[in-house]
Amino acid sequence: MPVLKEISFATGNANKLREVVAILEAGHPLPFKVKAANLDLPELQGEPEAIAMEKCRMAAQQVGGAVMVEDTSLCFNACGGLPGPYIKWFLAKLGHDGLNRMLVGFEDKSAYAQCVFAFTPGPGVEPRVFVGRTEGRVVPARGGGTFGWDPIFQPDGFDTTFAEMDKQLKNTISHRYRALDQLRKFLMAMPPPEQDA
Ligand SMILES: O=c1nc[nH]c2c1ncn2[C@H]1C[C@H](O)[C@@H](COP(=O)(O)OP(=O)(O)OP(=O)(O)O)O1
Ligand SMILES: [Mg+2]
Repeated sequence: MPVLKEISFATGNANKLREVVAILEAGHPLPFKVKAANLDLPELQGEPEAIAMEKCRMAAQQVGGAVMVEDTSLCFNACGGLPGPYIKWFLAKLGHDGLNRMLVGFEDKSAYAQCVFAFTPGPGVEPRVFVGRTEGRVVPARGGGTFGWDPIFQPDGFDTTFAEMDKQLKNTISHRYRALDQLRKFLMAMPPPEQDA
């Protein structure tokens, strides 16, 4: 089996890619070269870990090599974790204001952002998953609306939303950073790539 040299990060979301690159460049590199693969992967349903694994299998088939993918959820505690992995559609249909209105009938505005990375060294190999979470709460939108639900998520311990926060700071406390950190630890334990002759 060829030794792993490169991993494709398969996503259709430019903001995710930007954050992953920034996290890796901020001194948290993966032990392998990461290459972007802009794939339009289907929005699967089910439990977040299962979604990430299936997404990873499909991406590996398309890329024909080692891939990592991630799937992001925003989970409202008052709603039993929903919208969860369906946040993409809830955000598209309801917007920031509608997401806040979902919680009007509940005292509890707490929520968590969850990112599940899945990695496989190639098609046919069972993906491994790595979960990162950041706890916080849903607030009326504040800050530039550059990335998804960032303006309505305020992480615990901060008085700014993700959108108001310095990007570098978000990348040290985010669900994405925490999941990627788990993946890094796993990859670090894999054999290093062979030197080119
Ligand atoms: O840190 C984040 N801050 C704010 N919003 C975010 C974040 N991370 C994902 N999001 C949004 C994008 C999408 O509306 C939904 C996740 O859906 P999700 O399927 O994982 O993303 P996607 O379809 O845009 O890209 P991909 O091609 O990697 O599946 O939450
Ligand atoms: Mg998606």
